Amino acid sequence: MARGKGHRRGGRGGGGGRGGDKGDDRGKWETITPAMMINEGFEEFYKAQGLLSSEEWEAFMTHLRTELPTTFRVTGSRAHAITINNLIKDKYVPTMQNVEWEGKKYPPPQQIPWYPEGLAWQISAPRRVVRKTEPFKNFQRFLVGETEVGNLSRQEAVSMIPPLLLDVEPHHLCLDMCAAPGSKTAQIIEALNPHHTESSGLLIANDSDYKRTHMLVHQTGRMPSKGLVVTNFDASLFPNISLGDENLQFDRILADVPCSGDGTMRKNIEIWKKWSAGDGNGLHGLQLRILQRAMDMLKPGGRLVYSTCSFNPAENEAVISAGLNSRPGQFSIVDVSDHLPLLKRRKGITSWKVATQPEGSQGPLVYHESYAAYRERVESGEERERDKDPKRGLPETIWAPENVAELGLERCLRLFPHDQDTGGFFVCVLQKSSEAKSSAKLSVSKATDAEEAPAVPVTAAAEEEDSASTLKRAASPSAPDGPESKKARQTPASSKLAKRQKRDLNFKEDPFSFVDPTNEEIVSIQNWFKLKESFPREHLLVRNEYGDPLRTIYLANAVVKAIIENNDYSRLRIISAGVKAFVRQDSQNRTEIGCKWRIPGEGVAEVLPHVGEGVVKVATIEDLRVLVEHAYPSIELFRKELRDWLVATPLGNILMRFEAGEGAGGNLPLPLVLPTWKANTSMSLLVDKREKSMLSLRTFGEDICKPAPQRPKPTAGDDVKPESNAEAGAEAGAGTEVGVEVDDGVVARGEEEGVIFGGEEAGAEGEGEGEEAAMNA
Ligand SMILES: C[S@@+](CC[C@H](N)C(=O)[O-])C[C@H]1O[C@@H](n2cnc3c(N)ncnc32)[C@H](O)[C@@H]1O
Repeated sequence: MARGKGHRRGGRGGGGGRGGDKGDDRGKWETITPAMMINEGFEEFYKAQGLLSSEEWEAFMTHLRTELPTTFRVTGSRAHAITINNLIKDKYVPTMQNVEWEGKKYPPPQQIPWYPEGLAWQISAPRRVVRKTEPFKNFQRFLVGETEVGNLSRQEAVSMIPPLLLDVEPHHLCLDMCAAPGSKTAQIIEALNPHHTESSGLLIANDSDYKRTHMLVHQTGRMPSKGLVVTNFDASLFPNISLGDENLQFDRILADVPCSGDGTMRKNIEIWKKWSAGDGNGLHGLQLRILQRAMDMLKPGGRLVYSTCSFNPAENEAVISAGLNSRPGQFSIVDVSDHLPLLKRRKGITSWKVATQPEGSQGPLVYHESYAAYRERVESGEERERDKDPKRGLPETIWAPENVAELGLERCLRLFPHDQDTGGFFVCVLQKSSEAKSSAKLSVSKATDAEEAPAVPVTAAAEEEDSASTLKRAASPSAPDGPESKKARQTPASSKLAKRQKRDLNFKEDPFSFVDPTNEEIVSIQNWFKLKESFPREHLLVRNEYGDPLRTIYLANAVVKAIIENNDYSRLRIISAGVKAFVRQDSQNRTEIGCKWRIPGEGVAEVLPHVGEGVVKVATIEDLRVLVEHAYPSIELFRKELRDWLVATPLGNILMRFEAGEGAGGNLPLPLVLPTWKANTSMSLLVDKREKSMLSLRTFGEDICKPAPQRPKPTAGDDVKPESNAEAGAEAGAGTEVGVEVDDGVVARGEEEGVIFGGEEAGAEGEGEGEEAAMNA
């Protein structure tokens, strides 16, 4: 476990960089010398495995010693992704046709041929060329901006494969066992909800590293879903989840396990220095336990994808063999040779060598023909002393089993760097027989219990609203002493279960409870947005025990609701659930506000289908231009028709729909729905600064956003105070950086019948200021 979690290689264990993670060494490429990319043990070990012919060996090593091309994916709902993709194809690629640097020509970015719909790209020009040449530099600015707002995701090409082979359908119940930082999680969410319409499916994104679960929350905020739950568990001990009468079983599970990461040497240069044969051996046990746990939680007929970015058979075929043999007759390896036909892949192997380096990573490799031969050496003192304890030495499952030829290992996928200029990867798709016995009927008391799990580091206190909620409750209109709260207090989701399930007292996140739909705050939301009968008002969730809508209200789908109601949140170590649907925007004192709640950008797609007639104000591209150009545009600046309407409209959150078309020097390829805030004399976009700039670039071809006017410091007696971290308006989010580990500064995008939704939640900086200014304006 220890190595799996905090593995220091910069590979796939923990904080290291790969597959869209940001901790890679590529920025340092210019300072890397050939001498830094030598590891004799590595070469000897992999030559001995016979993975490649001697003719290919040089090409393999040369690629490993060459900077990895930058690759990225266009994310989000399909129609929106296609719009962004066309922008890359039609606007940027033509400008990069003949780029030359130091006498050498470099090709423009190219679509990765095997990726569906051409939505993934590769930039082969090295980073220094990108930095130094104007056309690439310009494109790089676009990439950085669109990545920040969540329209693009930098991800290693081979890392995009596992979710594609998982074959997710919108109704599936899915588990991503080792999910952080979340690049594959985002792909699964997209597959669950390709058009951002109703999704009944579920994705539990789990990681054992507490801090990294917060990265996950941030990443997934860019692709919000009411069917998403983030948990913090050792995947090998992932608990059974009760749905009341039966335990949850998954249709799809991704086990993208912690590994030695030697397939990422092209970007994690450190691995060259530290690689040892022991790395893979040391991870085999944890990888196998994670796989076995996945096997047991999968529905009969379900599909499971196991992946690593390691070449090492100890982490790959050996784990698969041991998993299959531990559940005889229940699983088979799926032949996916007809999927992604343009992807060059090699077959899995059926014989491999097991080696140790008893004298450390620089010492000679020792090969062991069999487990028995290895144990003999251990007993004679020639291996590590600690291996004498069979529990600490190598497990027998690292060696190929006797029935290796019958397991279908050749149906595994091995990806090599020299085949299509990528990193190295291993993928195996497993299918559970529909005749396999189901374990869904297990009772909760028999479930793998939280107490059995090894301690998971809990380093940060709860971040969400309730650190402040105890104080606020006293002033809240639905404080626990009111009749409403009493009712809620009697039935919080967690206390109903307290008797049956033990709480994990080490878990410091806030509890969940569902809000009584007759709560006056919910009624006010319902009235303002004219929510239709179809709106699932029973699925509104808050992060306190009392069902009090204090600052943020989340929306969950039916299966997420069932999970929360039937399991103690601390036992499942739930970090987040559902999507932010409403955020309190007001000061208690502002009586003229029509509704104190607004829909944050990430909630727009989920709430929009349920808002009543007249709630969405149809506007034009001219109106959009005014909103983009000015931070708090005066109502006077808008067209007469809109101006008159605004004057007659109370203060509050207004959803604006801008129709597709050309005008005002811009072009909107798809209709766009954005949240705005109507103040006394102005109306502003509730969109992060960065997102606004990117929207401006996309729509008007340039950044027309003017800086916000300096606001005088509030003086005593001002009636508007920022209420919370999560609430802010146009200015909030300034300075948000790619990949910052905050649950803020995220953007939501969606599409329903070709509509794009956009908007922005507050950023980490300047919180509350924009809102306050907007409200005062
Ligand atoms: C290879 S990375 C996952 C990358 C991720 N799937 C993605 O595509 O962005 C492995 C992850 O496993 C996590 N991890 C390590 N040991 C684990 C365990 N026992 N249970 C669950 N997660 C674990 C690490 O914190 C790390 O985030």
